[in-house]
Amino acid sequence: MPSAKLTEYLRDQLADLKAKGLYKAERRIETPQKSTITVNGREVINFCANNYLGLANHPQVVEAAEKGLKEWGYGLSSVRFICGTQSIHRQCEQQIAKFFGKGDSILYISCFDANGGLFEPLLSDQDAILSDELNHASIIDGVRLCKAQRFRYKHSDMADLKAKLEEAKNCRFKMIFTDSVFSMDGDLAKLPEICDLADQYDAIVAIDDCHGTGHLGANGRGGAEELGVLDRIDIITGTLGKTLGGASGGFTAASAEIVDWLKNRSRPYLFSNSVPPSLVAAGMKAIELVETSGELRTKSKSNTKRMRSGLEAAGFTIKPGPTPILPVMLGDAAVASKMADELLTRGIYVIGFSFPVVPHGQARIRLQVSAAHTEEQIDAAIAAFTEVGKKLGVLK
Ligand SMILES: CC(C)(COP(=O)(O)OP(=O)(O)OC[C@H]1O[C@@H](n2cnc3c(N)ncnc32)[C@H](O)[C@@H]1OP(=O)(O)O)[C@@H](O)C(=O)NCCC(=O)NCCS
Ligand SMILES: Cc1ncc(COP(=O)(O)O)c(C=O)c1O
Ligand SMILES: CC(=O)[C@H](N)C(=O)O
Repeated sequence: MPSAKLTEYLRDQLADLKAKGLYKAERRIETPQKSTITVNGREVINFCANNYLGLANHPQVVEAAEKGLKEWGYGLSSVRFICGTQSIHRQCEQQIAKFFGKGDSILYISCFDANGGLFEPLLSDQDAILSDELNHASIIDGVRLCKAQRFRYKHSDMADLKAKLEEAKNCRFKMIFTDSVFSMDGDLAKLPEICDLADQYDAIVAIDDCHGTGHLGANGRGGAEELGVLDRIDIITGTLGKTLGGASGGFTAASAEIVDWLKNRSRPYLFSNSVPPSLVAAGMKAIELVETSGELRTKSKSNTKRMRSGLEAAGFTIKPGPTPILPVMLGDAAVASKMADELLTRGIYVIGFSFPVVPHGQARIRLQVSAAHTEEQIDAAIAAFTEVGKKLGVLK
């Protein structure tokens, strides 16, 4: 069989991943997603979902999905431009546009697709993309599909961005693209400084707000609102798969002309099925909920503060940042994975992250604090981390 050689090769590669502690084994959850879940028949506290406000499986979101399913059906069997656009798709796009104060928005099956389909339609080899080195994989892949000149600037290093803008100054269009919240580090992009540089060099500013939308900003409008620059951002990509209900669906919000062009040229939109109406209906309800979720945002902040100060007092190194993403730095992939396993036996569900999700040698456990966690659950996590940290020699 011709495939035998490939199978043999992959067997070796997989064994190598396992030997290096880089193999990603999937645990199975036996309940719906929430702050406590059942794994291996045991209830554990969940600290690794992007469920920042606890809206995944919120009764009103589930009800909206059921209603959407009944009213609009299960699926369209079509891409949007053939016969896959229902009124509900346009209503949702207009709601997202209004939420961010942009001209229009376009829905995708995922934000991975929104990012994958953003660059190539808008930019050509006469243009430049300036991309933070720690941008998400979907941004990197989108950039790789585009013929524009690439300038990768050092993470949040404004002097380097300025130098790269100087190099790119003769390009027709220059687009600075950054995660608003860096998902593995929990820090915010320096958006006010980025916008100032963009003004100076006549560049477009585009952000991926997947880890900001819903829980950051006074009204949940994300990382840009948190930093007071929402009106200075030209393009926002985001997801319905994290704070906004937790299922799936992605979007790009921008001027009406950019959105119209993407609807005509963005390949993951043109050549992929429309988002199922139940997800659209649930996403719309989730946006409605976040607009009035000030208390949940306050709870998210106080829970995050409690977790960070407890772990730091115990001696853990946590990357600085104001978001509910707390990266507990461990360095070695095998230690991160062993620590996550030990924590699971103590009722704390977390995952060790290693390459290629984070750079080599920077393995970590990323804790994601939710407004749905209780103070007792946070204290239980701090106690378990301290016990396991001592056992594994991470803490003295
Ligand atoms: C960057 C990554 C692909 C590593 O690959 P690598 O082979 O070590 O890196 P390279 O420097 O060779 O870059 C690979 C390609 O990605 C491009 N690239 C890498 N980083 C980039 C960035 N920040 N922005 C734009 N393009 C980037 C390079 O230009 C190169 O493109 P090419 O194949 O067309 O030449 C990998 O680390 C990755 O996927 N990182 C993102 C992980 C992530 O998203 N983590 C968060 C998950 S929540
Ligand atoms: C920063 C960032 N961008 C994009 C994505 C992809 O979003 P989606 O799950 O909607 O494809 C993710 C993770 O899911 C992410 O963390
Ligand atoms: C691994 C991912 O890309 C994911 N979006 C996450 O941040 O959880």
